[in-house]
Amino acid sequence: MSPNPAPMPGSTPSSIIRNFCIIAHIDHGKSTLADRMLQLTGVVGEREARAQYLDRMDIERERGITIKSQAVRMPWTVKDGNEQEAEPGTYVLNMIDTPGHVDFTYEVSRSLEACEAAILLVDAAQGIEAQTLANLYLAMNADLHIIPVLNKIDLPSANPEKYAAELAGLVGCEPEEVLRVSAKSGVGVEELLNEIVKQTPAPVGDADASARALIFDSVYDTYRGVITYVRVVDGELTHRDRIKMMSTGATHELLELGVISPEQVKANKIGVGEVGYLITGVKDVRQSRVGDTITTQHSGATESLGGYKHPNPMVYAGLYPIDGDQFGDLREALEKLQLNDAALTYEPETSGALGFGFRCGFLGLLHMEITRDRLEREFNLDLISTAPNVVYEVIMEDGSQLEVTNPSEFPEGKIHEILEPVVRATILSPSDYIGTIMELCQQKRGTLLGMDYLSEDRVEMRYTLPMGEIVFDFFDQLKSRTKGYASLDYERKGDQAADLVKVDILLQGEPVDAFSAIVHRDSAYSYGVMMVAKLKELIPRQQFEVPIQAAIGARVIARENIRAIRKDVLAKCYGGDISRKRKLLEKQKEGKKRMKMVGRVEVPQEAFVAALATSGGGETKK
Ligand SMILES: Nc1nc2c(ncn2[C@@H]2O[C@H](COP(=O)(O)OP(=O)(O)OP(=O)(O)O)[C@@H](O)[C@H]2O)c(=O)[nH]1
Repeated sequence: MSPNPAPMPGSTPSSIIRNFCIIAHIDHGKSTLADRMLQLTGVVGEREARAQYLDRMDIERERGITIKSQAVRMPWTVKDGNEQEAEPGTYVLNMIDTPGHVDFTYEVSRSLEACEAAILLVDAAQGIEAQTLANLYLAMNADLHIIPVLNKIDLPSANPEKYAAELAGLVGCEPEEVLRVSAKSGVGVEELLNEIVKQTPAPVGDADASARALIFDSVYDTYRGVITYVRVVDGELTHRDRIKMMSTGATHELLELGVISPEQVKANKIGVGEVGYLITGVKDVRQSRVGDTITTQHSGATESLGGYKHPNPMVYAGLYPIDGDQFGDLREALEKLQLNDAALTYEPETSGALGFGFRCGFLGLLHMEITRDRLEREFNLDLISTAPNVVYEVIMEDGSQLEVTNPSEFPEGKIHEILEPVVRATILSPSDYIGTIMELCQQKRGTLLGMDYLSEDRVEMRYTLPMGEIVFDFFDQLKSRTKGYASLDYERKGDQAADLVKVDILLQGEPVDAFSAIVHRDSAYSYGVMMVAKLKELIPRQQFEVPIQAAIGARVIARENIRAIRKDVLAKCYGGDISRKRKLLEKQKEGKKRMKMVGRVEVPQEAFVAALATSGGGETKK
């Protein structure tokens, strides 16, 4: 515990405030380090230190990933040391936790804006990974001071000498300046806290100017409504102020404000450089958007802090309840999730094969998976999702333009050009796998932009790739080709024209909408052949022959036949006893309920589920 009283929110001079974040590749130990700091600063006692304090949602804890950022205020007293260290005294450290995954890049960039320094944390047994670089570039763009740190030095497999050199080369310092810690055992963490005080610039802002605060996170709480996390840049925010959201002009009363340490601590005001939370009673995070600037309604600022971006979904998929009766529940669940997720969009759609469901928009595949997981887990729903697709811009010959988020909207008429979204991908891998990675990227229509050796045996490869190819099974393939060693990061980089077609799958001449896909003309044939073969396996024989076809418009590109049978379930128990016969008939009736009719063809629901489960939409976990 610190010997000096901690400075009060609202009256903390900005000269003793240090705002920092920790950036790292997934699993390099960011949450563990954050927990250790909470403990060492006395914010969380030994006993209540439950693992990963900052990852609040259960699902985050289970998956071990950080989705929502949080900020914690920690007092830290620098004791009398030698002159190498910071000035003795008590400081206020605000640690802002950032989400680590590519889907949440925008949230990361907003959290970074709220800081003056970033701890670049690297696993001493693994070295720099793709997200280390991606986050470092974001931090450098935000003009943050970088503090390079190696973690997990307690591991027998740690190689701090090698990776300190790598890290020093990357950030431009001497290898000796790279701090070494074990977040797990706590070794080196006190020194790190002192270094944070010493190296992080104090926030600069105009205390007398109109208030301006940056929203870097907002979360929905069932009891209290939306809790908005802000960093005050100029002026101050006071309890009962009327505040204004600068992007929309909406005004709200400040019902409560304060700081987090580690739970909410109410305050009367928060001032320049401080980080805290606000409650206005709004019920939907979309009214308090990350990246927006807050000012006061009266004599408020006229210029916002800039950088506000509306979150646009990049990946779409249909979500359908397996049991049609759950449609209403699914709608309710989506409504609830949206309260806490400004980036999630949905609208109802119907599919001949899957019934009633919703077309949902996500920031990326991980965002999609997490949403689906939460729907199933927190709301007890059983869902099928269609293969994810990206957003295409279609320009018709008559000059009209249309945005396609669903294969079923793909136009029939004369198309002049189709634009597909492109990403700039960074892949880091041991150099042994260069060949196989290049082959994969080529298959996925990638263009190599450049390649650099980070050390003797590790390379960084930069590609542009169509985003539509990445949302299929790119990540899975990359992992399996490199035995899990490669890491990937990507960011949206404009659009390009592409020769894309819609492939329909037909059962007895009837298109099955859930299986239509927009693919590159070169992969249309293989997609068609794969789906047709798969459905042949999955759909039981009927009393008539069923052709399964894949077609581009009217042109059939693949075909299989399911041969006819006369299905007589009683044939097997000829002469058998009547109760057994009845049981079989009952079972058949039960089965029928789960059948969907496509034209005259009965398709068991399971066949759709199985076909969709493997027709793309690769896993995005680590
Ligand atoms: N041996 C050792 N293990 C560590 C250390 N720090 C973290 N770990 C372990 O590394 C794993 C990942 O740590 P986390 O703190 O969850 O990693 P993270 O970077 O927060 O991961 P995300 O939240 O997914 O970005 C956990 O199993 C930790 O116990 C350390 O200093 N030494």
